[in-house]
Amino acid sequence: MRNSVENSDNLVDAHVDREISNCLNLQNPKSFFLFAGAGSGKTRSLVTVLKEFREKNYKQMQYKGQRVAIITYTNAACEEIERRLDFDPIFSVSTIHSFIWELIKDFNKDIKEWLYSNLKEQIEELELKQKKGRAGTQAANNRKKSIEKKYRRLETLEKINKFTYNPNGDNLSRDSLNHHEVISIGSYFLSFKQLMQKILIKKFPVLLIDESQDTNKDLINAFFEVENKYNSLFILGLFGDTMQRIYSDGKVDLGADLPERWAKPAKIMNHRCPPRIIKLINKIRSDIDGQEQRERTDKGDGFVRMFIFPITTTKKSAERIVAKIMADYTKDSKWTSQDADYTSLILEHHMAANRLGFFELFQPIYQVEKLKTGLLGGTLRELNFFTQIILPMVNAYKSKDDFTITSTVRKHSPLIKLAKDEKDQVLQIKKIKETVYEFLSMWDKNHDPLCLDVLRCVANLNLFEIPDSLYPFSVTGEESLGEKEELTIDKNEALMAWGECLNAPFSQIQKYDSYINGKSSFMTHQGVKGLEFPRVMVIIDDNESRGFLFSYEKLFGAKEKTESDIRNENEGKDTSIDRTRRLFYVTCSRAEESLAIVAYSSNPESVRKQVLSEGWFKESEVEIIWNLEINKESLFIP
Ligand SMILES: Nc1ncnc2c1ncn2[C@@H]1O[C@H](COP(=O)(O)OP(=O)(O)OP(=O)(O)O)[C@@H](O)[C@H]1O
Repeated sequence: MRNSVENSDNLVDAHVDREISNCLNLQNPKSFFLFAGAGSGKTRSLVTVLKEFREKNYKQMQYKGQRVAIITYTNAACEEIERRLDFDPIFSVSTIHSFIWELIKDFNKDIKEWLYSNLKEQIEELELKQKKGRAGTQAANNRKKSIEKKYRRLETLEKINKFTYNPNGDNLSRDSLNHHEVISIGSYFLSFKQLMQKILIKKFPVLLIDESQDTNKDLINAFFEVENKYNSLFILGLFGDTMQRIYSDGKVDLGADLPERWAKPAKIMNHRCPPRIIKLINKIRSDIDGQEQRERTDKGDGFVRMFIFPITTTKKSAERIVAKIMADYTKDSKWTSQDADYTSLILEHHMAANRLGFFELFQPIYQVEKLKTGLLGGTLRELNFFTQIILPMVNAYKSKDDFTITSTVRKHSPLIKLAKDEKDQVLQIKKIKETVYEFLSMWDKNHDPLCLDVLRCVANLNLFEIPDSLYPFSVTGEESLGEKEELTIDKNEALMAWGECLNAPFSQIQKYDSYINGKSSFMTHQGVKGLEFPRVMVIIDDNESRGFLFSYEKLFGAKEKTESDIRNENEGKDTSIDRTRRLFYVTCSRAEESLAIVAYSSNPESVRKQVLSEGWFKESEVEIIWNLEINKESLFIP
């Protein structure tokens, strides 16, 4: 009997899926807003109700050539939802940037008009500031450069007939739009162009947005406007959690003034986390909206521990010690065995680069704003030259996989093409093979050449085409100086960064590749939303994070609030402490079994006092580790 009561308790939110399914009725459409805490099954509901919708409406949608649009935050989340919806083409699953680009991309004339007036407006604003501001300052110089750049863009606009855009890249060409522009243009078209509104609702009578708390506010407002106008033909469904708003352009208080006609189902259960972790995240949330989640009846208690270190601690060793303590505490060897399986959440990508050992390769490029997206998305041609051509060959060479070497050369090498035109092809192929193995011998005897040497060797042997930006480094002597000078005259920061990055050892290419393809055990606090892992180590280190948007030291009471924090607080505005608290909620709520928080602080004692007084942890769960050596000995850690 008890079991059935318990099991039925786990179904306490089942009514929500039914409520949403009722909304997804093309004859009687109703928009809805499902906001609920972490792990409450929002994404699961999204998939469940869509499967039911497909059963009922497949024929009608197919007949009219219509699709359901689902927008979510990352490419990884898109793939997961697509997979769970059986890759059915009736569903169009995309990130917000791809979705908007698909909608606007054929409206070149309108895009050009928008850019004209937007650029002119920006120039006017900057010129006004320039007049008012002091001359000769850094800000004035920057404004001057920015004005010149915008004028240049205005001039080139005339010649562009077709705009381009890559949602996953850096969009550096003249005719390309940047990420911000795509969203702004989309919001504007949807708000003011009736044709765009009609195209949207005709193509997609249902639009569902996951993680909508972080969707750009102008765009959300535009969708609200369309919904308001066409609510008898169009369903807008929002899934999200205000406590998980971690990007600054999301709409604050999303859902506060929804029309009466919207459905607003609520969920109270957390299906992901065990009771101890739910208790922690309920506490973290209590000051914000007091929403409390209930636990499933069939979960073990779960584990939470916090470890505080002085900032001077050697981090790699500290984290190894923590993993060992967690393994003992939880009796779970996956925290520390050979095939350890826990996920470390770091604040900034370079923290992963540091820990995983690809810092020299990564850091110079990460500094260049226009290369950042490509670096993190794995779309930079220069790095792909190494990751997609050289690295597979080197790995194949090490594992004596001749087939992969041959097929890579066949696919990418200009030598093959040249050989085809030669009379004695057999001889030519033999020569190519010798060249390839001469190149690969760079890795003999466990040698780890610099990327620069690899590049030069490829160029010398004419083995593969060298990406344009790397060309000046691929040649030596006078030729390279001439080329470099030409390109660096206007302080080409990208080129300088490539020069620095090429000085990294080639082994860093493999490490970088694993990280950006999600094959390492490191993820960022922000990149982890929507995901879950059995064992989670949240690493907190404001010093290494460099950003000013978040401050764990303030959240944990190790640093005083600034005047502007206090002013914002008094005015009811979002402060860095609020933002950090939400980020902390997101990271802690990813854990399915056990959670370790590792904080490096300038004031460990204050942190301990604060987290205890907040009631987040019990005394026995918080530990300050002042000296790694003592712990190393007691834990037999080398
Ligand atoms: N009704 C349910 N019964 C059993 N398991 C569930 C149920 N709903 C969700 N889950 C499981 O709980 C976990 C969290 O679900 P999901 O990712 O959909 O939550 P979410 O609300 O989108 O989370 P978050 O906002 O934290 O990203 C998943 O492993 C999911 O399979």
